[in-house]
Amino acid sequence: MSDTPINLDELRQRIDQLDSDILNLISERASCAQQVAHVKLAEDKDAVFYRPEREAQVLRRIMALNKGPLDSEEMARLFREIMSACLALEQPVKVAYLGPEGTFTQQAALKHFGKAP
Ligand SMILES: C=C(O[C@@H]1C=C(C(=O)O)C=C[C@H]1O)C(=O)O
Repeated sequence: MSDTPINLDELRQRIDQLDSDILNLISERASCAQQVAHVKLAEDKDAVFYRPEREAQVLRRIMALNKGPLDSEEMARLFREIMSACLALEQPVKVAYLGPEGTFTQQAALKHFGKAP
């Protein structure tokens, strides 16, 4: 145990401040992704927005940078959702899967592409 007394209110204030920072940073990242979409369209009117090799690179980097306490798989899962939401801003994504809802193929698709609409 640490010698410093833990003050619940102070910790929650710190969490609120961090949440505000995370919110602003995710919004800034999303704006960047929108700009990426404009650049892609300016370069090619049939631009491909979904770039799996780039997403894999982003996730590998995040996992390498991660120092915990969340493990790298968990951190990658969070970033996959952020990228999924950013990609959805560039262009709505349609993902097909086999079978009714709840199948392993649907779970695999959600794990790979994230849950953004
Ligand atoms: C932002 C881009 O577009 C998409 C979104 C990505 C992201 O949010 O990091 C990465 C690759 C693309 O699927 C990009 O190509 O860099």
